[in-house]
Amino acid sequence: MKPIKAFAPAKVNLTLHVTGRRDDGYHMLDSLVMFADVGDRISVTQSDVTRLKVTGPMAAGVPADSSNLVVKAAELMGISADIRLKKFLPNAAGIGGGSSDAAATLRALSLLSGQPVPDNVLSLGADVPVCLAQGAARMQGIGDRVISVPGLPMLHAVLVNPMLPVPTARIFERVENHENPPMPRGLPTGVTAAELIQWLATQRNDLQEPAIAAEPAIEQVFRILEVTPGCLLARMSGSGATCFGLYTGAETAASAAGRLQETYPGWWVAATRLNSVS
Ligand SMILES: C[C@@](CO)(OP(=O)(O)O)[C@H](O)COP(=O)(O)OP(=O)(O)OC[C@H]1O[C@@H](n2ccc(N)nc2=O)[C@H](O)[C@@H]1O
Ligand SMILES: Nc1ncnc2c1ncn2[C@@H]1O[C@H](COP(=O)(O)OP(=O)(O)O)[C@@H](O)[C@H]1O
Repeated sequence: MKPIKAFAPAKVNLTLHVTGRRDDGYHMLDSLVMFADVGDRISVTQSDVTRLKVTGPMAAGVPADSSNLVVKAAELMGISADIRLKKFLPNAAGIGGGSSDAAATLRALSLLSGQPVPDNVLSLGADVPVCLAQGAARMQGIGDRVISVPGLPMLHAVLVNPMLPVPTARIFERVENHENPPMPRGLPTGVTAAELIQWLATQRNDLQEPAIAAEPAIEQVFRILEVTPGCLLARMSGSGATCFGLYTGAETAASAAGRLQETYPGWWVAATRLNSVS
């Protein structure tokens, strides 16, 4: 039988406002999310038992057992499958690699079986609902409320990770101020890329400060990125350590990525487009 293939793009939190904390410890968020054109690749084939093979340049450190979110996604759908996962995204990096893999697996298994994607995907992780949406979206609640944001321009970005895995829970634990303002009710749609970036500069990632306190190397990445020619805004994505730079165009982004990779060969660097639709 022919395998069903799916792409699992990197998720980028252009903003990430922490607006509260629930009694169970989970944080309330307000985040504008877009997806990159770099990501992991999944393929699934029907099988009597679930098997997983993880390959690719970023496979090191990714579990290949039942703790992998792609296996959990198959379990959630009650389907056994032979799953191949090719990792191109660094893991524990704030760009939702595992969540995006899970969402891609759910989509692929739905195509394979004809079964709909289940409603309760939040049990796989707070980032899975937004990764299922895949287009530009506003994510609220603990990640369970996803509102599609049409009309955003495509953005040229560079993603940089110093190959320092950062466990998400560790960063949320360090947040001192839980009651921060959300983004404005209306987001700027129908604007140019430069106008969107200007607006983004007035917003925040409330996890950036606690992440830098936990891993000071993140500040170094951020400072290096923000002074590259053509960079209009630099910020951390998710709980880190990946930082993104937004650029004036494809050429400045590609040139910054090339220079950074040359200067820091141990870092993961990717020039990419953030797309408003999948
Ligand atoms: C911070 C974000 C922003 O998009 O991204 P990443 O940095 O993981 O990419 C997400 O909210 C992460 O989503 P995800 O990585 O799926 O989180 P989960 O596995 O559900 O939770 C990991 C841990 O993070 C904390 N957590 C997560 C989400 C949330 N709204 N509040 C929290 O406090 C909890 O301590 C939880 O045990
Ligand atoms: N398919 C997967 N890819 C990467 N990590 C995974 C996967 N499934 C489970 N994990 C586990 O999830 C943790 C968080 O990984 P990831 O989703 O890449 O990071 P983040 O939540 O920071 O975006 C990893 O440390 C790893 O142990």
